[in-house]
This record gives sequence, C-alpha cells and structure tokens, in this order.
Amino acid sequence: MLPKVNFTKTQAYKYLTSHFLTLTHDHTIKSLFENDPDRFSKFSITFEDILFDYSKNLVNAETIALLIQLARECKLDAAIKAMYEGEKINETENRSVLHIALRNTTNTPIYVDGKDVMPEVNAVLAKMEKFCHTIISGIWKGYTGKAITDVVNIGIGGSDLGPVMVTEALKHYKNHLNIHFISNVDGTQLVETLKSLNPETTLFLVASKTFTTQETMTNAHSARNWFLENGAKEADIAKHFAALSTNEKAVAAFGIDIENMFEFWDWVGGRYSLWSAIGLSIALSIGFDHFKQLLAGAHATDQHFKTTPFEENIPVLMALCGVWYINFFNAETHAILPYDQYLHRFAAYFQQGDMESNGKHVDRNGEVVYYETGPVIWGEPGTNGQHAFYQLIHQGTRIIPADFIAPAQTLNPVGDHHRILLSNFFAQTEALMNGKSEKEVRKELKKAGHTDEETERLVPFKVFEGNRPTNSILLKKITPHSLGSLIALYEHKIFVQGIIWNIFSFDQWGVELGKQLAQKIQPELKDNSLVTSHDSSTNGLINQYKDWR
Ligand SMILES: O=P(O)(O)OC[C@H]1O[C@](O)(CO)[C@@H](O)[C@@H]1O
Repeated sequence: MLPKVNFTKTQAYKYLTSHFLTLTHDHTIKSLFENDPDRFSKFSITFEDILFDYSKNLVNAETIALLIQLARECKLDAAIKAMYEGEKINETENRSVLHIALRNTTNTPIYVDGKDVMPEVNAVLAKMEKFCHTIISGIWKGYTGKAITDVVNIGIGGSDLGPVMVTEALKHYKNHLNIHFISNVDGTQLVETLKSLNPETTLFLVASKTFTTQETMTNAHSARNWFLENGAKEADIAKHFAALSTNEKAVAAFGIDIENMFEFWDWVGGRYSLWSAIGLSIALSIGFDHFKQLLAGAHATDQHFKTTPFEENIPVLMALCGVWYINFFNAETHAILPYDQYLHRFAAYFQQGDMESNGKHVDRNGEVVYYETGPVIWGEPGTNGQHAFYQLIHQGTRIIPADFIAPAQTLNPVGDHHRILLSNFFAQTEALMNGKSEKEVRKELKKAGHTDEETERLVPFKVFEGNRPTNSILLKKITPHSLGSLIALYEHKIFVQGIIWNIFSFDQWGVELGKQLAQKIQPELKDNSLVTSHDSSTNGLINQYKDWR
C-alpha cells in the first residue's frame, strides 16, 4: 500500500509557503547567480553521459532542502521501495507497477504475488530477439517466399506513442526495414499507409495490451481484409501478423497464431510499455542489440533513482521543482523543448506519460483535492518552437517552466548546423533568466539611432522581465543507452509527483467515459433517423452530420 499523506498538511508545506514569499520578494534567478559563484556546481548533477542543470530555477539551498523534507514527509522512500518490490501500488486496478522489471538487466528477482517475474520477462525478450533476427536477416519469408521489407505497428496510446517516439529518436541506428504506424481510427491513416505497401513483404504487429481497444481492433481487421483482398489466404496470416498483448484468448480469436504472440503482463502500464513486447517495432527497427542498450540505459536510471540520496537524485529534483512551480507559483503547464530533431515526438510521448498518469483530481483516499496536480505537458523541437510560441514564454503573462534538452554531439555533422543549434539552446535559457532591463533596451535603441521620443515609445515593448525558470538537460550524444536513461528520468519524475500529490498515477479512468458514450452513439449513426436522445448541441451536431454525409 502506498502512504496516503496530504502534502498540504505537512510541516514542510507550511515552511515552503512562508519561504515562497521571502524568496520571491528578495531574489531573482539572476541575483541568485550573482550572489553565488558556485551556483552551477551546487545545482547541477552529472549522471553517466547526462548533465542535469537545474540552477536556472527560482530555488536556493533552503528551497531544495524544504522540498526534500516535503518528499520525506510524503514518505517517498517507502513509495519507491513499494514499487521496486512489486507491491500492488496501482490500487484501483489492484496491480503492481513494474516497468522497472522489463529493463532489469542485472536480473535480480522481482516478485509479484510471491513469484519472480524475471524468468518470464527474459523468456519474452529471448523470443523477441529470435524473431528480430529472422525478420531482419530475411530468414523469415512471407507467403510468396519474399523477405519482409515493411513492418506496420497497429496500436494506439501507449501501444503506439512509445514505439513512434523511440523509432524516430533512434532513426540514426535503424536498419533496412521500413517501420510504419497506424493508430488513428480515421481510415485515412490506414489507407495512406497501405497505399505504398506490398502484402507479400509486409508484417503487421497488432499492439494492444487489452486486445479490445476499438481503434486498434478496427484497424487490425481492416489491415487483415486488405491482406486477404490482395492475394493472400487465411493460412498466410501466420506469416504476416503478430500480436503484442496480455490477452491470449483475444489474440487467438482474432486469428493470430499464438506462436506469433509476444506477451506482457498486467503490471505493465500502457504508457510505460515501450520496454516490453510493445517495443518489438523498436527492436525490429534498430536491431535487438540496440534495443538491449535502450533497456540498459533505463536500468541505469532505475538504479540511480532507487539508490541516490534525494539531494542528488535527478528525477526527484525534477519532480520537486515541478511541484514548486505548480503548487506555489500556480504554473499550469510545463514545456519540453528538445534541441534535437530526432526527439521531435518526445513531448508528445510525455503528454500521455505525464497527463494520463497525473491528470487526476481525486486523492488516494478518494477525496477531491483542492490543490493542483499534473501540469499540461507540451512542446516542440527547438529552434522551430522559437519561431512559433517562445514569444509567450519570454513575454507572456504566464509562468511556463521548461526543460531544454540537447545532445552535445550531433549524429549528422553538416557545416555549422550543430553549433548554430546549440548556441540557440544555450542562449534561450540565459535570455529567459536574465531578460532585458529598461536600461539595456534604452541603450540598445539609442545605439541603433532612435530618437529619444522613439526610444521611450518602444521601451515597454522591448523589455524582457526574465526570471523565467528552466532546466537544461545536456546529453553527450543520442544513443539507445542515453535515450533509455532520459525516458526513465521522466517516468520517475512522474512517479514522484504522483506520490507528493497523493494521487494514483497508474490508472486512467478518465479515458473511459468518452469511450462509453462513443459506443452508445455509434449505432445511432447507422441510419438517417432523427436523433433526439442527447442534449440539443449533441443532437444538432449528429443530425447535421447525417444531413451532410
Ligand atoms: O494497449 P491497449 O489496451 O490497446 O490500450 C491503448 C491505450 O488506451 C489507454 O488505455 C487509454 O487511452 C491507454 O492507457 C493505453 O495506452
């Protein structure tokens, strides 16, 4: 059982409330640097090939000490232990939460209901490895004797976003196989994807934890129809369809050979499943050795999170800084801004990871909370974001804590590109912190030849308040290992915040209502009869749709 502490009732929260007033009145981030030449070394941590710099936050040593006291009062250490020991901390679904077991490369036993899960984890990994070898090498033949050239992952949510994000992030390491993803039930994605494919050389991976998700099953059935309508027979399905699931019965009912099923378990949350059989498209794309490196990178973070004192623990500090801004500064969103094109789906991935986990308004006692919980997560790769939405981060009315992520080494050295990219990465966090004062603006305008009158007119628009908080995460290079570590840092950050906020981070009841209503509306769309069973807006929209279709 997880501890159930209301963090707003702790001593630390009380202290933080008064500390907030003194710190925000007396300091800016800029002044914190001016007053402490060692600030960077005090507020940054190097872990393997990742430098986490949180010095450009509105925190001092006292803030961090109080936030850590808060974590202790919320019994974070007991919660971490409970997760790592396989306790059923997903209490509303009565499940353990063990994505850490999927990448437990040191193979220490982890027990669920008294049974070590590692033999099963290793058996599936071995099966995946063998499968990857036969597909990538071309030993596996399609129904006309040709090798597989294209792999289509059919899944949605956690059965899509992780594989999409990682295959994109590790594109540099990919082999000859073309990997495609179909997630949306909008037939457009299916039709556009299948257009370029040859059934003789295409492998479909039907990725669904439950194997009941409507979008995925609809797409999987349509893909099977396409396969059969284009020359293949029922008996050929075994050579072209595999399933990644926990639900053997439903996989068999769909007609997929159980030999081609890659299993995982109910203790793997959908949005934490890229490390499981759900990662098969990743392993096929980059090869199994690279996939193992991805797991090893995540395992290294798991060890860091489990064994490092909170003062030096990156996910703990990421989480606590987030709590500081959300619960004391009323920050509503958190931006993830990777200065690396390969990470272009990283923010989208953690939209599900974070928002499906911590988008909760009921605490672990079943009480409605009166404090803020999970932030809105958003972001795009820099420098594209700079030319789109950074205006609001620099000069808008809201506080937007942001993570800036960049690799020191590029995988694609071309001319001066990487130097330009990284100079922007460094410049942005500096600009957000320092801003530009009236005095500086005046000097600049005068130097540019503006009259006194013009200068005074323009000054207010050109001032940057600064004092906008950021984390910088500098990686040596994007590798399967470093990416694995980075993803796991964010996963554990989400866990820590869920513990502080006293919410259950591993269920997702909030996605059910819309699904239920869609099931109810679906039969109403069959014919053209007038619909009157809903509110007037929903009726009006449905009836107009019927009129126009
Ligand atoms: O893998 P499944 O069972 O098809 O579920 C897909 C997704 O649907 C959800 O249950 C709800 O969106 C996610 O948590 C999950 O990742």
